[in-house]
Amino acid sequence: MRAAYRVADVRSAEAALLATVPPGALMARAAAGLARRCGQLLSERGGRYGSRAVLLVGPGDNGGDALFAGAELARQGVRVSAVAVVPDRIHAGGLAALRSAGGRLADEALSAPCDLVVDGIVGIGGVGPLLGRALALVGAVTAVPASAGGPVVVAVDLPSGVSADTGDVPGPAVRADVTVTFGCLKPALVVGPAAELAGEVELVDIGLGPFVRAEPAVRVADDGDVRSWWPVPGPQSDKYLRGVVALATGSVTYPGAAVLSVGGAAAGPAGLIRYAGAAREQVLTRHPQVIAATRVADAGRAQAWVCGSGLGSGARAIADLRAVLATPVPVVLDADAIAMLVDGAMAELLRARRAPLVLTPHDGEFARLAGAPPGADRVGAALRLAAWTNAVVLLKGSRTIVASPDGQAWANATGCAALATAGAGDVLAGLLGSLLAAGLPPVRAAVAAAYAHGLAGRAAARVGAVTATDLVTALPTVTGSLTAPCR
Ligand SMILES: NC(=O)C1=CN([C@@H]2O[C@H](COP(=O)(O)OP(=O)(O)OC[C@H]3O[C@@H](n4cnc5c(N)ncnc54)[C@H](O)[C@@H]3O)[C@@H](O)[C@H]2O)[C@@H](O)CC1
Repeated sequence: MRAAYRVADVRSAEAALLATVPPGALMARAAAGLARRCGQLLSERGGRYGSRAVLLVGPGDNGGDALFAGAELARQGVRVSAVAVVPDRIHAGGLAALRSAGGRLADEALSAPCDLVVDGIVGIGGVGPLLGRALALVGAVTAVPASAGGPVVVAVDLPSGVSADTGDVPGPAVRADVTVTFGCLKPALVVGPAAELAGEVELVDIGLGPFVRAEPAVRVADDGDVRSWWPVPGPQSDKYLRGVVALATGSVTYPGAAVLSVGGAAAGPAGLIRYAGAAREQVLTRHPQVIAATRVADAGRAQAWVCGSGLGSGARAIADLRAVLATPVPVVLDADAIAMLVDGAMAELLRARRAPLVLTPHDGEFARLAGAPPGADRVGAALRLAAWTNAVVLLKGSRTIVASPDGQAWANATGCAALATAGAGDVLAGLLGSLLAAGLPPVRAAVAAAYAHGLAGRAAARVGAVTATDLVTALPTVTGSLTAPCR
């Protein structure tokens, strides 16, 4: 598990650490890590000696990091020039170090071709959209991407122009190929549109770890976490002990949603799948192992329910949703089931529920339920909805967020653009239901489902254009690999 911390918590930890080390030691550690990575990138692009680097140097310590790293690169034979965002406010020690190593202060950014741009405009001290010369410099950096022969762009701590705590990008911002961050991750490196601008993130250890006392703002699961959580059948398992998942999904209008959600469930760990709905025939044709009924009341017992994908909102859908909510087992509400919560008619049933509830909205469904779109702070918005509904909220997006009523937030790192395809959410809901039925607690089930679903998207995208059916095809290999013993 990786953890990202809010700026205020990073600052407190840094203050505590600073009291234990000589002045300048932290910046020296940060700059050494930054110079190491920049040097590697230059070596990969043809060598350090004689290559050209431009430092964009803001008025704070972020600029100081860039200058000290630039000094180290200059000592290795790189021709380094620095451009100050505010010429009369530049880190004096950093500038002296750069000059004594042979680097120079320049007036113009990128007046000649260069191999490396180091973005030290702002780091965790950035507030709001970039202003003044900082804004003009960002335009110059983003003109030619590294993939098109432009310089490789390395952001110091964070890409300039992003909101560190929320991952929002309120205006023009640097698009980095690599971000070298110090001490710990910040939310902007793992959530929201900012995470897409960070490129590859390298975390440099500056000794901060033991001084971070706060709870993480956002957690990110890795392969090891998901493997360790994924339910694995034992020698005593039978189909019931492995868990029974039931789905009330699809309709006469949208039978495909039923087929896809059952496909998602079939890739999960549950031992038996029940289906209740109007797409019974279609489900049985594609998934003959399913025990199918037409109504929830006739479906039989389950350890978890999935309700809503393609269900519609007529009288039959309302009755089925009521029946699902009345069960004493964990429930996933997706798509139309979320829409049916909006008018408050289900409020009584929701209040009476004791078993876990997981909501899986996309932004539109979130807006209808919460009264406003998630906005700039997606983690905060998901946490508020989770607290208000007393449900785990899985807010879909390129970095899907899972938020719990007790204030825990996770961001999924495996997502990809290929998942933005019709029916992908139905597959996810089915898989999530299967994990719940197998006994995984709801936060872990939601995090693990998003993780596997993202990997399936990536696997399918390697073959070609991705449909939700391709996700169903790709999932068993992914979930199989997650149940294999760790190497
Ligand atoms: N505090 C520490 O112990 C360490 C800090 N380090 C570095 O220090 C950085 C934080 O330094 P600072 O607190 O000095 O802050 P920054 O250097 O991130 O930025 C602060 C400066 O940027 C300007 N600024 C803020 N928002 C702006 C905007 N929207 N447009 C234009 N200018 C803007 C402000 O006027 C201020 O002078 C970290 O991100 C990291 O790079 C590292 O050296 C490691 C140790």
